[in-house]
Amino acid sequence: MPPPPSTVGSDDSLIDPSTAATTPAPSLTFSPVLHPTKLHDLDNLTTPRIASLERTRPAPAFKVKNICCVGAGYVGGPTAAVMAFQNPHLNITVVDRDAQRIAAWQSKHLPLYEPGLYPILRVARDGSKACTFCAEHREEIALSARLPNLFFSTEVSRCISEADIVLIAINTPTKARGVGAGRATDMTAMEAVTREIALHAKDGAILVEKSTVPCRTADLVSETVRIHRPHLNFEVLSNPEFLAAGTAITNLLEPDRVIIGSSDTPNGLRAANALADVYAAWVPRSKIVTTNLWSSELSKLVANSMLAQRISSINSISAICEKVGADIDDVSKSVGLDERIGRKYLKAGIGFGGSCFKKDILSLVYLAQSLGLEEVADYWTQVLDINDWQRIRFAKRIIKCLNGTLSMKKLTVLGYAFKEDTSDTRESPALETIKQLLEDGPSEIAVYDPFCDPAFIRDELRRFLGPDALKESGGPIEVYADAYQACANSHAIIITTDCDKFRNTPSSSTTASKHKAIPEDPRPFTHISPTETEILRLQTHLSSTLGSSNSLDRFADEPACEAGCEACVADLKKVEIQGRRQTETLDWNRVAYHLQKPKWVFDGRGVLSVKEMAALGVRVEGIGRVGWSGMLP
Ligand SMILES: NC(=O)C1=CN([C@@H]2O[C@H](COP(=O)(O)OP(=O)(O)OC[C@H]3O[C@@H](n4cnc5c(N)ncnc54)[C@H](O)[C@@H]3O)[C@@H](O)[C@H]2O)C=CC1
Ligand SMILES: O=C(O)[C@H]1O[C@H](OP(=O)(O)OP(=O)(O)OC[C@H]2O[C@@H](n3ccc(=O)[nH]c3=O)[C@H](O)[C@@H]2O)[C@H](O)[C@@H](O)[C@@H]1O
Repeated sequence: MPPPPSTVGSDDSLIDPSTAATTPAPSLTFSPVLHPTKLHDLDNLTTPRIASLERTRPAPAFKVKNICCVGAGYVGGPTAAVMAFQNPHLNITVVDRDAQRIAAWQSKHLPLYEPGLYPILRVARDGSKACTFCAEHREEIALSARLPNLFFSTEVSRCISEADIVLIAINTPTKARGVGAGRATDMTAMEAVTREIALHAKDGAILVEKSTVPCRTADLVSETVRIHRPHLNFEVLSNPEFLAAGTAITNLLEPDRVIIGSSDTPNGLRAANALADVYAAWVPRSKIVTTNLWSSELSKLVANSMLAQRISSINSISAICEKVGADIDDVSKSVGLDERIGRKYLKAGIGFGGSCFKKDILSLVYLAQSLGLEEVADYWTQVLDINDWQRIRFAKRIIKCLNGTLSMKKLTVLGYAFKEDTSDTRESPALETIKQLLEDGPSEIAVYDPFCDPAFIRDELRRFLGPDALKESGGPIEVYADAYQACANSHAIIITTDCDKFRNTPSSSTTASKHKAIPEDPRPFTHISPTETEILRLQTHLSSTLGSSNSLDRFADEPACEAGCEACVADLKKVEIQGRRQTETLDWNRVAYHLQKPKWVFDGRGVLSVKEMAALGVRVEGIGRVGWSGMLP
């Protein structure tokens, strides 16, 4: 393949990279840092290639010993932990420039909450002790001890220089300024990491995009490396991540598919095989799918856009339900029972939040606009418009029910994270709802979330709404650690997350699949030596029945904290409250008793039975069904 033309010294090199367009410009020049599509690329673009690796010709093995994951965030940390857990023979180091985050990963106090992550991390990061357990009919299986093979470090360049595979899992937010602001992807972090890799990666290293990136970012990576180290041999792969917050570990352990995009050259396929081998330690080969680079990059944007599109579709129908007397849950169920449609992502609510749906749709919109495909851009923009409209419509309904004024009223927002089972608050629909309600001047907005630290919520509210937003500085917002205190004397409760704690109905089957039931005992095992996944399942099964997280007595010692560690003290408190928080559902009888009359609950996530609440004297106004507001003038 001829080397691509360099932009160094050309006019393009004068563009400030942080504000450079990150997707194709209308002139049909492609690539994030931007070169026209080259003729020799057309093969890659036009030849469809999608294959299970079972069917591709085996390429000579690529020896992988060390993996470096750049980015210790929601994707990098859990992904590296699962990879290391499933591949005890590999050393995986997660690096980040954020020293605080790395220190947290090295400690007992992880920087994020993700169900099922800790037992995996304990084995991979801390190593494990030899242990024995009963397989079947009293037959004992002995497990040998494991050495630690998951490490966390701030020495970014050193760890990159030792890696056979470098995973790039850094943040790729929407650009805030310059060309394409508000739509295009901000490639600043991606560019910085790529330069670091270009300067330090060893010859033959495989560079993997795990971050969600604009289509043709692999060109940026390849060209940056070539510019800095023209004689280096390397391959760039696209391997987008599909995990969802709150179910990350289940998604990683049992992915629907692993997509690996590579160039169609022997070296590209060889690199794809090497990465596939890492996944094959626990993912069936039939689920590991290879494509060309651009298909892989684009698939990620399309997957998120289509999931979000389903949510906007059902939310648009919820508005019709409210007018004609249909019930949105009945409609979702009836529609979703058609196997061609499927039941997931059809739960109506106050719209989607989270760090990715919006930014990835915006990135797709920008791509379409850059390609001159205005109709395509408009189509996907509508998904975002409906999402905003749904939230605004809900807030207006609250105000209408409360006689058109919030003045002198206390409102309670239950749920601050962007969804259930997570402490992730990025693009939280609750925050947007709070912003809108604030405009009507309530006396108090009480906020409670069972998964978020109140101090963290306070910090965020200060950051987004200004220093005077909180009660402590004269504002109307108060954050509570206790749900009952948050609800006491409230004029209206507003449910913003689909959290089990807030339910008086069974968990929905139309949202993302939840795996909360006690896992089945995996015994008898399929093979004489159980896999790490089977051992983990057994451990989780026994832990839920015996009540001890270390049910196989396998964990080695945790990293010790210094005496008086503030996080330990805070954690002790949290465990106490959290234990209660997660297991106990809200006693709605108790909540209702302390509400102001008329007692209102605005159920933005469809978690309450209207009938049961009516028996408690509470009016429930829910999305997608006729409520009290329908009867108001
Ligand atoms: N959060 C999620 O559930 C999912 C996210 N993604 C994608 O994965 C990517 C990462 O997302 P998150 O993990 O949520 O982001 P994050 O913000 O939690 O983590 C990114 C990390 O990268 C680090 N970083 C940035 N620049 C760096 C540099 N130059 N050197 C070293 N470290 C650097 C940051 O300090 C941060 O800790 C994004 O592209 C996102 O779209 C994909 C699937 C799921
Ligand atoms: O790229 C990403 O970051 C990830 O984005 C989403 O995952 P996530 O945003 O973590 O969470 P989801 O469970 O998809 O929920 C997103 C939002 O949609 C809302 N939602 C979800 C499902 C539904 O039926 N209705 C609904 O309103 C949730 O409440 C939440 O606010 C995708 O599900 C992941 O596959 C993807 O990897």
